[in-house]
Amino acid sequence: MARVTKIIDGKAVAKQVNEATAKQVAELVAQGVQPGIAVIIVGEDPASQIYVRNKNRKATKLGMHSIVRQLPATTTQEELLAIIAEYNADDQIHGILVQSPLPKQINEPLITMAIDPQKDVDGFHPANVGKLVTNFPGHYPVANTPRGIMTMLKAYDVNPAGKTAVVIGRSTIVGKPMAALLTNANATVTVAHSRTRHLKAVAKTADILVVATGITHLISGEDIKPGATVIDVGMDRDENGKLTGDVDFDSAQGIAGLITPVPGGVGPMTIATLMQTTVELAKWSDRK
Ligand SMILES: Nc1nc2c(c(=O)[nH]1)N[C@@H](CN(C=O)c1ccc(C(=O)N[C@@H](CCC(=O)O)C(=O)O)cc1)CN2
Repeated sequence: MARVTKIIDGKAVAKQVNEATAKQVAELVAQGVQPGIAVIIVGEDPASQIYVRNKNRKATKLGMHSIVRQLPATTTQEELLAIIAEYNADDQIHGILVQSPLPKQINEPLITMAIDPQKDVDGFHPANVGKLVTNFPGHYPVANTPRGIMTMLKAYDVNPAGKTAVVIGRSTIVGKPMAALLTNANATVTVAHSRTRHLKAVAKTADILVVATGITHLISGEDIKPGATVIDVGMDRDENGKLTGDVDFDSAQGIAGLITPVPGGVGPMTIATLMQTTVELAKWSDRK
């Protein structure tokens, strides 16, 4: 009998996360603390403009203080550093995010390093990445896309413990923190990338397969282990300009056990988790 592939509804899980966040915001506001987020965007990249607008709308809707700082594409490293210093010192701001990608004249790692680790709502600062990788006890922010994926796995009763996980992609935003989170959750994790030999055979060993490469339909049904959970982080455009993923969703049907769609899978979770992290930073802040 053919397997029925269940679709992971990222929008529905994001809605639950947002409802919980709204309650926490209300509680904090009643205590005199309004969680605040500052999003800095450099340049006019159309996709980034949409993501930043959506972050601002969501933060405002959930009752947070939200600032968007739009800067010209010609902004210098020094100008951007000065703006980050401003928000580092602003007690109304608990989370600072610099939208990626940045123009070429900006040194992205230096910008990440300039954000106060306690306000690093993206979880990209080496101090926070180090804590994640060492599974350090206590509170610290973790990159929102992989953290959102862990929330989705839990919502669908997928426990990584003892499972074989393959993460394709080794970016700071997704691949590396994803591998750390899965390792911390006791999965056996392989990180594959563009130089991995026999990539598709490696993918087929996965009980949990996370694909974050930006290569349209890199993975198809024949590369998926029957019954596997497939998480598609891709946000690609097909030949007709339609949004699609790194996984060929149609050919995965009847093979994967669970799969995230694009759109409506990982994407909505990224923003919901960002809001969740902002509230946590406000709670943990010693400068309430
Ligand atoms: N500083 C950061 N920059 C970037 C991050 C990040 O986490 N921190 N992630 C991505 C972009 N991103 C958020 O910033 C993001 C991308 C996509 C979505 C989303 O909801 N996608 C929808 C589809 C949207 C569409 O139709 O185009 C979906 O998948 O359903 C949210 C956030 C890079 N930069």
